[in-house]
Amino acid sequence: MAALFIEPPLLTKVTLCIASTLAFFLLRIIWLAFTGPLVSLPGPFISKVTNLVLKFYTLNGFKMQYVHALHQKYGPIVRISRDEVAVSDLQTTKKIHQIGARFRKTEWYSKLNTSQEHNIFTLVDPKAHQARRRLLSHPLSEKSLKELEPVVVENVKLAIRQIRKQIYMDGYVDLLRWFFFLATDIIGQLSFGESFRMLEYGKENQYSIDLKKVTFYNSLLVEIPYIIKPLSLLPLHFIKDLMSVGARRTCYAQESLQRYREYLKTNPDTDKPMLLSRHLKANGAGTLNKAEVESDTEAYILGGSDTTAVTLTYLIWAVSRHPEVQKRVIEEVQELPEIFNSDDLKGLPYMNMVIEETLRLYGAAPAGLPRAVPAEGRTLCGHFVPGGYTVTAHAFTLHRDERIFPSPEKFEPSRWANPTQNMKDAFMPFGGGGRICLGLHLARLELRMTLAHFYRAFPKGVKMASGMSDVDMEMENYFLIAPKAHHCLMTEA
Ligand code: HEM
Repeated sequence: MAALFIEPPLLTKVTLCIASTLAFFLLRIIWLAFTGPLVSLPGPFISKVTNLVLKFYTLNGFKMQYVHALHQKYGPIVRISRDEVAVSDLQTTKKIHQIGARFRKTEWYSKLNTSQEHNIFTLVDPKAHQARRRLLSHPLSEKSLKELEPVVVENVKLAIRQIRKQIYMDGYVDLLRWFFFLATDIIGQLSFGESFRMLEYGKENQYSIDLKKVTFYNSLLVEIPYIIKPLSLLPLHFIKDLMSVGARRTCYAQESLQRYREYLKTNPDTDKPMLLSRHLKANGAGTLNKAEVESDTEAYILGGSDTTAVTLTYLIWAVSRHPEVQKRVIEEVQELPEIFNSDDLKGLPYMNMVIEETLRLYGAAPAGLPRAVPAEGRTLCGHFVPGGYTVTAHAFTLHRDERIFPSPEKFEPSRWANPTQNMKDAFMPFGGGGRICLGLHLARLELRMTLAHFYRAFPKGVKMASGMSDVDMEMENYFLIAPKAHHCLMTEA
């Protein structure tokens, strides 16, 4: 009788094992695809079963374009992964980003923090954020900008001199590089009390080299920590660098702020324009502690460098591609008095329309701003989404809604001559509600000032240098956008 039980050969055992594993995964896919509260949402089948496809696009710098394509196929609400929903319709976006909306930032932001304390950007708790924002707002308000204006003007003038010199010497200039120097020197000076002096020396320092890596490195750390963290145990240069960038930046902030504190001891009445001077001078109730100051200066540098540099670069490039627009801007800025200030620039109608149109199509942060649906859930675009799920509205898609912006892909500054209410409501290059960009007035000042000085220095305008093409300016997207060639080579027209 014992002979009746025949031991299956090894090959059969392996086959059985593979078949049962496959059956398990198949059942899991079926289970995931047909159950759960988001099951009825429009979207590709793959979003129901895995987050991996979204991660793939995120890590390759195409998340924004992927989501945009999904909206075009599936409509204003799309399930883009197991637990994330994207919306593109104006009313829903307003609902999420208006003041007092209870859609708080998701834990995704907390994971970006590399300092001891959370900063204004990474704070998720609404009460803690509100309190911090109250402490930080004043020096960046439109009213206080007058005090910062000399720093902006001085740096803009230096940048334009260097750009002219470079064109004279080499025949072309990389605008992205110089605008990065410009924006980073300005925000460095306003945050640390001393400039990085990249404009002056014409080269980067370790801090700015690190700064350029931050958005990509953050994507890796946030999207695939389970791969990056174990790899950090291996002696791989790239991973070591990735893991140490945050610490190096914090160390730089600590040292710079310490130098400023020393300087304050001998110059207690200094009127250097500084964004956090109140908190550096007094360390007591109603001010930020040392770690918070360090962390917020880092947020300022990160928030105020690439964002402004990229927007400025796209601005000049887009204008150069439209000779009639370039001609009108040049005519307008040529009429400014010899010495002009920010108030004069606010009064230039066409230049300001050009800025709005650039922010619509090429604002530096048009990707989704993830928010958590409030605990009791919400009906979004006619679909109930339970509390805790992530919902993102992409300015990239909203700014290209043809019902709001006819011929949306066209760079058409004059559409802003008489904007409709929907255009104003849909325009969110600086985010919205209680989390709207804290530096937006400073950013606008930098954009106006640079544009005015730039076109006064180049009265014939500029054009793309040979070897440069529009393809180089296609957008890559790691939270912020950047030209995929990582340069923008221009020359005098
Ligand atoms: C054209 C330039 C800029 C663009 C397009 C831009 C865009 C944005 C956007 C879209 C947000 C919202 C992010 C979110 O909700 O997740 C934001 C937040 C922020 N930005 Fe900007 N920004 C620019 C310049 C600046 C500058 C110059 C500073 C310098 C201080 C700055 C500092 C900040 C800070 C601190 C926050 C966080 C605000 C908060 O959560 O309360 N930004 N920015």
